[in-house]
Amino acid sequence: MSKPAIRVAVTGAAGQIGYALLFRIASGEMLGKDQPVILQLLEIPDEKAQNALKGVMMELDDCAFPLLEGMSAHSDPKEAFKDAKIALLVGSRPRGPGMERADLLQINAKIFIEQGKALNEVADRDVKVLVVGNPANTNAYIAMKSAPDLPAKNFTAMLRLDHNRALTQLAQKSGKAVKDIENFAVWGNHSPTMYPDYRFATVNGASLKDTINDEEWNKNEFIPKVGKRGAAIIEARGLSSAASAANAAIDHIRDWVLGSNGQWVTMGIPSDGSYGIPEGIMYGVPVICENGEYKRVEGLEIDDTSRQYMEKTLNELLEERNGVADLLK
Ligand SMILES: NC(=O)C1=CN([C@@H]2O[C@H](COP(=O)(O)OP(=O)(O)OC[C@H]3O[C@@H](n4cnc5c(N)ncnc54)[C@H](O)[C@@H]3O)[C@@H](O)[C@H]2O)C=CC1
Ligand SMILES: O=C([O-])CC(=O)C(=O)O
Repeated sequence: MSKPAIRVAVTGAAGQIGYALLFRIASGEMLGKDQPVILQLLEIPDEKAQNALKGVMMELDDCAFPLLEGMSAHSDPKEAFKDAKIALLVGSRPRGPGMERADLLQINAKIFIEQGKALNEVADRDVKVLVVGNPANTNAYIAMKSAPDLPAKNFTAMLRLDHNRALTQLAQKSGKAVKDIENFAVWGNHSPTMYPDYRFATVNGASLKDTINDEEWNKNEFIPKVGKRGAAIIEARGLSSAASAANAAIDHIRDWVLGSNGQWVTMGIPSDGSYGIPEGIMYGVPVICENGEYKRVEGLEIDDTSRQYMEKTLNELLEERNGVADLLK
């Protein structure tokens, strides 16, 4: 007998990440090849966006995905999020010319307050929420704060793209395979201040740090390169990362739902106060996923240099939180 379908809500569904994401969800790459899905797609109430969304849905129809049991288009988050068990919040306002980060925060805060409230009202009580739209950590924090009846742990921000970007850099530098690298994570904000940390990583059981043995490279090449990778893609492509972002979203939810097989992965999750990160701040940390839950990797030693990196990215998150505090009162 086939499993009951899971309702998956996706916002910004007609955007470029949406276009790289929906087909993979419908083909079973996110929730499993035996798991039927119903897609509930949200776009802004604008004729062009709604028409584009219709076109994407026509293409989804044309794939005849056996696992796609239904789909619907919406402009009201309360309809799109109804009974959703998974919510991928991708849609947000990108930064325009001359726009300051603070302006972007304010505009997106309004979107994520409304969407948090809608999730609070109509989503499944166990909904797993992943915020992709930037600034992802603070948007996730805002949505979480706007949904007081849902468990805070259900809200997460995407740092998996940073994690995956870093893994490839590490594999290339060490001459090893991506699949053999374990116990790596990225700390903090999805922004250039993030701290990719391979002090604990192993490759085929040996220390990756010892294998690479190049602290100058770590400090002057690796950390800045991972932090600025999004900008480098924009520079090269003229558009921001879409396929790799969609891939990271699939990885994030798949591991959360189906487990990470004992492996560390990075998720932005509300802090419980460990590692000196104030409670509630949405901060990238290493987690292991099992039985549909993520568990923070505890007890890692933080040396002075790492502490400095972790404080820097934390301070940025605190500033972002302060920038939207008035709107959350
Ligand atoms: N966390 C991460 O690692 C990454 C995050 N991003 C972010 O993801 C977001 C989406 O990127 P793209 O798909 O490339 O952008 P896009 O501009 O191609 O698509 C965004 C879509 O969201 C829609 N949208 C805007 N406000 C909405 C709302 N309130 N409700 C529903 N839909 C809404 C727009 O109409 C548009 O179709 C951006 O904020 C981008 O910065 C991108 C790459 C990586
Ligand atoms: O940098 C951007 O605007 C898009 C993004 O978040 C990334 O590629 O990491």
